[in-house]
Amino acid sequence: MSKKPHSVKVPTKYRATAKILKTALQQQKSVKTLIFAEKPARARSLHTVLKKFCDNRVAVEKAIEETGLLRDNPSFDPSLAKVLVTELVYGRKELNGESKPFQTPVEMGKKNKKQQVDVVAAASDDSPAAIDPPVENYTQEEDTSAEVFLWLLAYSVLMFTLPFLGFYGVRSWLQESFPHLDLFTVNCWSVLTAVVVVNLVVAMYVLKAFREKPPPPLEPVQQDEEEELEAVEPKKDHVAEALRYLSSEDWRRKELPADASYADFLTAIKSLEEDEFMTDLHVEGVLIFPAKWANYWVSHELVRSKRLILQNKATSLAAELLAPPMGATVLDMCAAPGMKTLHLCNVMKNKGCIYSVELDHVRYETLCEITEQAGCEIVKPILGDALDLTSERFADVEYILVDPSCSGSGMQNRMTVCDERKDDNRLYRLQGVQIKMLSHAMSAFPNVKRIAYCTCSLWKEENEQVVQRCLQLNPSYKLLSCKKALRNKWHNVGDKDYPNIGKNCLYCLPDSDLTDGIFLALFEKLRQDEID
Ligand SMILES: C[S@@+](CC[C@H](N)C(=O)[O-])C[C@H]1O[C@@H](n2cnc3c(N)ncnc32)[C@H](O)[C@@H]1O
Repeated sequence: MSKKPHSVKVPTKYRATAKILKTALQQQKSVKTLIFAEKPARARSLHTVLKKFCDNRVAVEKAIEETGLLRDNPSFDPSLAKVLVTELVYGRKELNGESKPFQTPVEMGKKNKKQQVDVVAAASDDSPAAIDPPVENYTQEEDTSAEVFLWLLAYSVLMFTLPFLGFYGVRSWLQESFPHLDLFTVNCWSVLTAVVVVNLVVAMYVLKAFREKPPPPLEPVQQDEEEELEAVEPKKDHVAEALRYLSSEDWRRKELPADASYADFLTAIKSLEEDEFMTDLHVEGVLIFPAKWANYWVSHELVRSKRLILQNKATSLAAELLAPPMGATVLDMCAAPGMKTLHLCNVMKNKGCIYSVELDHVRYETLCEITEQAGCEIVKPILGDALDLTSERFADVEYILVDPSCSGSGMQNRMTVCDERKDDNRLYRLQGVQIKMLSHAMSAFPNVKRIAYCTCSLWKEENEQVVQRCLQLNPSYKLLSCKKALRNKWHNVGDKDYPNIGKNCLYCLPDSDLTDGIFLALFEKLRQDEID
């Protein structure tokens, strides 16, 4: 026997979300604090709907009231109703299931479809707390009809003017080409041709414009979220905006005294409470969260929409050390997927030019997508081999980032780090390519000022040895001290067995720096008097 619809249970996810909402509303507790008490995997799914409810609370409650959802179904749990209506209007926009609580708002929604949209729109106007988008985001019907009207207007204007012009054009052409035709025939042909051709052209343009028009955003965009945590906008106050957003989500900022050492900073990170975050000691705009929230941020809407960029702190040090000023011309020789390009763009406040080169076709597509989504206007992606770039085409390059393919032995997500079995043959091959790449950067472009070289490897073969060889091959460059560039607030440098090299290079080590394992070296072109 099949189950009666009302005996089918609502999925756990919605029941758990409704329970949190109920507690938050009854006990006046912060939704976020309650979510923190949940396991991270569950917290993520709870957060999405609850966040949408918090953002659109007035509209959701008004929709429930005006559709009579609770009045007509007195046994309906009000918190569950809020959660389900939020999902239906602002979330997945569907509730697939046979349980009664699912069916009820869906049926109500069908009955009141137009009304529901109006209610949402009206509510977003008068709520000072809600940071809803303009009404147009929801009222797609109005939006479309206004556009149709404008297009028709343009169409009518064109239909009156173009045939006249077309008529005279075609008539003079006919008269010149077929002088034996009488005036009546010429006029008839001219009218017909002009009207048909103009009709066709205008209709094609109108169709094309409609086809190309992107669908309006379905998700509300909050004002507070428009800046990224790691913003690529040239605005000065992007970090302040991000901090305001985090505060609205009940995150607490842990601050350090101005004279805090690097050791103090690391100790503070290790003792971060679960709802605390910190600003980074070295890189402006980088915010640090407890590792347990990694999965939470990965699926966060701000991260998915690239308004907030998630990256390991070590990754952002390369652009920070290279430090191209606003307006500079930069070459990122091995760019995909584009994380360092994004940070370069951030350092340059989206002003200047970044040539981002990638050899692999698929990875190049990712690079284009990521940089476009993040709003990096100054990036010029190039599909090709960086070793083929010539001084003629790239004479204007002043700063270069070289982040070539490497063994990846420093990546945290590997089960082993340096006790990974060493594959000498592979390292030898990689070293050859790395030396070629860095040497090309040092020799092919006449106006280069600084070059940053980095790998996510902890093997000397890919690091100190590459630096040593390239300095021998290119004596017009010197190494700068990475540690000094970080105001000496750093611990791990390169191997001292490489004189004048090790101490100037920098390692980020997972155990002591709490980052991925990364190697960095910074080169500067010698001035003429230094060469002499
Ligand atoms: C370590 S990854 C770069 C990561 C990137 N910088 C980032 O931060 O997202 C190295 C990249 O260099 C690309 N690559 C390797 N050889 C190349 C070449 N000769 N020219 C251009 N790109 C190359 C690889 O396909 C790979 O995507």
